[in-house]
Amino acid sequence: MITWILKGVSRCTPHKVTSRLLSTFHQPDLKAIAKELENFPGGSIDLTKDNETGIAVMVINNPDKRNSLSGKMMVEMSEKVDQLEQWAQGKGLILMGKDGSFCSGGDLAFVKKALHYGAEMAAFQHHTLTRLHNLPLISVALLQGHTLGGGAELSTACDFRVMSTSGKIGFVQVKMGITTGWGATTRLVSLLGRKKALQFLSSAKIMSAQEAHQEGLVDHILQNSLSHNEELEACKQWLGLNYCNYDSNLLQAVKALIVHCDSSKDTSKSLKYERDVFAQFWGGPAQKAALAAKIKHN
Ligand SMILES: CC[C@H](C(=O)O)C(=O)SCCNC(=O)CCNC(=O)[C@H](O)C(C)(C)COP(=O)(O)OP(=O)(O)OC[C@H]1O[C@@H](n2cnc3c(N)ncnc32)[C@H](O)[C@@H]1OP(=O)(O)O
Repeated sequence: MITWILKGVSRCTPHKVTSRLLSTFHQPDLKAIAKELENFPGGSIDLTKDNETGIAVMVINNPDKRNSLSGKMMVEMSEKVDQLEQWAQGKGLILMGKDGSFCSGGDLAFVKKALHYGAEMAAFQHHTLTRLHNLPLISVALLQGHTLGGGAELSTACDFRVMSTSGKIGFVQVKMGITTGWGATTRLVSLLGRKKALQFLSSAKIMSAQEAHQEGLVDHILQNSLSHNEELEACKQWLGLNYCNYDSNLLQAVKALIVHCDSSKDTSKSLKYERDVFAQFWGGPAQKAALAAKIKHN
């Protein structure tokens, strides 16, 4: 399938690809994009912060649609990241989905109505997820149930991934006729290297928790037969014990260390290129055919 994508690109003359690529290199007007995205309703992003433990929980809340992201939810996620950037007592963040599923990517009802809006949506998501990734706290994605497409991309914006034994994760974008739109190619190469990134992205393989852990994508598998809430508590314990177990008077020093670890690698150029490649495929014939096929990534 990845060959198809490459052929698709090579079919356009270099000039056409370059000029179209450059056309989306402009600085996006994020406020205007947010206004447009808010026209696509559904679901919510809910944030609770515990000043005692310094651990916040951000919930992707659209369970009837396997926590897929609507335009409105993309804006709410950005607003919650704003709040976390200002949270002085923050030590850690758990990103999870409602009712035992993480996230099944973009809300397909939104996707079908936003085929003209790929470059702008990608620019908005890159901005949010880069800020989430660079928060001065340790973030963990709690992967329960399905983590697919954009959902898998969200998980790579966190420092670590903790998965329930029955969870499944897959970067299924190429099966949908597109490349990654929320920055995962850049982050996977940085996280696991080019070979693993290419393997996950070109195969669109749906990995079990064991496989994802073996590949180094998942950092910890929760014990079996826990309820959804018990898995959240176990994840809080894992995060607290391993990364938030220090006195608050050390908080500023730890935050400075985290920020330095994040800034040591400038990924802005790669993200710009990723956004513009994505814009070449978004709304194209392959994506339209995949959407019409109503593919289930079980
Ligand atoms: C830039 C990111 C990129 C993009 O936005 O294009 C992507 O994220 S590409 C990937 C897009 N996501 C998908 O293609 C997922 C499609 N859904 C599935 O594969 C399955 O629903 C699955 C595996 C997530 C869950 O399967 P299961 O059998 O457990 O449940 P159902 O299929 O019955 O789903 C329950 C209910 O949820 C609706 N649903 C699931 N995923 C989405 C979604 N992404 N957008 C909108 N709605 C979704 C599904 O339609 C069912 O609703 P119902 O009203 O009962 O039909």
